[in-house]
Amino acid sequence: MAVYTDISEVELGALLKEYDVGELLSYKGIAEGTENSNYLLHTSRAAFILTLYEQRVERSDLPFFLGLMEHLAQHGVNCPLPVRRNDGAVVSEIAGRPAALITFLEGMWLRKPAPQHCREVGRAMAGMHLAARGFEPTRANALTVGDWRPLWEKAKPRANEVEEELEAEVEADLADLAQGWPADLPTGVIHADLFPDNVFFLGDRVSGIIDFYFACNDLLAYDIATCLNAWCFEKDGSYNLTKGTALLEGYQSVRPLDAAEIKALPLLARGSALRFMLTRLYDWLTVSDGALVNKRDPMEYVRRLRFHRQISSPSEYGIGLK
Ligand SMILES: Nc1ncnc2c1ncn2[C@@H]1O[C@H](COP(=O)(O)OP(=O)(O)O)[C@@H](O)[C@H]1O
Ligand SMILES: N[C@@H](CCOP(=O)(O)O)C(=O)O
Repeated sequence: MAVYTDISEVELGALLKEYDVGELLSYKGIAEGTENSNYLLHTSRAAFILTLYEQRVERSDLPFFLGLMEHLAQHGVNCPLPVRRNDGAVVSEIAGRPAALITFLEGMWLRKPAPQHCREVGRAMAGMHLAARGFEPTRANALTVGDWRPLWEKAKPRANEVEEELEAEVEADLADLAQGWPADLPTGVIHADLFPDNVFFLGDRVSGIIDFYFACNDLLAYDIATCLNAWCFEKDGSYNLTKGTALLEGYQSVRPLDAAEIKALPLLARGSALRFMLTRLYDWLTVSDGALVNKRDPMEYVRRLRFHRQISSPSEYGIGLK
């Protein structure tokens, strides 16, 4: 569930007086999501999402995330537009939490994406990368190569409870990635969590991208690597080359990759798999059931790591070297 903080009708009514959005007709908590509390609101004007930021989003990062959404929405990306208050601010406070009202996007996320959806998401991601050029604020990635070791040290003592020999496996990954991580690839603003649950579709078309709360400045190709992991593996852990090819073709139809980016893909995919494995492992081992985070299975990403370790060429992901 993802309603961690309850709000009353009285509190919400008072909050909405700070906005020019009409009268509150109804509201309900949304069960989906991981980190924040989300409410769906209907007013006499439209539908909105009210997000209450819980422990894992730094208040100081909100101007970056909300400013980015505003910039992208104004540059042709289908993403929520933060609604400004009557005093011009975008961040409010309710029930002791920072909060923002954002526009509601139509569409549904896909439980079983097919190759044509992977192509679409590749295209949408490249469009987002291009649209974010010109967004001036910056935010460093708080979960990149140098941050993995400290996270691992916290999870390591109990890692073998999840999988025998995991400790040794991850130590080898960390060493390889620290040594080989590319520094000179094209950078820009990336979404950094573009999983299927963050992309809405209407029919076969992307209707919206949500959840920009990991967005940051980093290697553009790292975002692609994250998508390959999140969209192109099957439930049994196998890589679907047709989906990977479609995703990479879709991306390149909007923003062609340069040779160095293509060459780096296997390492970036391995790094991205390690990043999600580590956050999942940490939560798996430390977060008690019923606490304020939805836990996800780290083993799904241990299996992806094993796949990436044995890759010898980017063509195995569905893209040829230039
Ligand atoms: N702008 C939006 N339009 C429609 N639904 C949304 C919007 N933002 C969030 N949601 C709904 O809320 C859920 C959780 O949102 P999300 O941002 O992914 O939360 P979290 O950051 O906690 O993972 C989504 O799966 C979706 O159902
Ligand atoms: N996508 C991450 C967890 C973050 O979840 P989200 O609901 O904020 O997208 C993972 O799968 O580990």
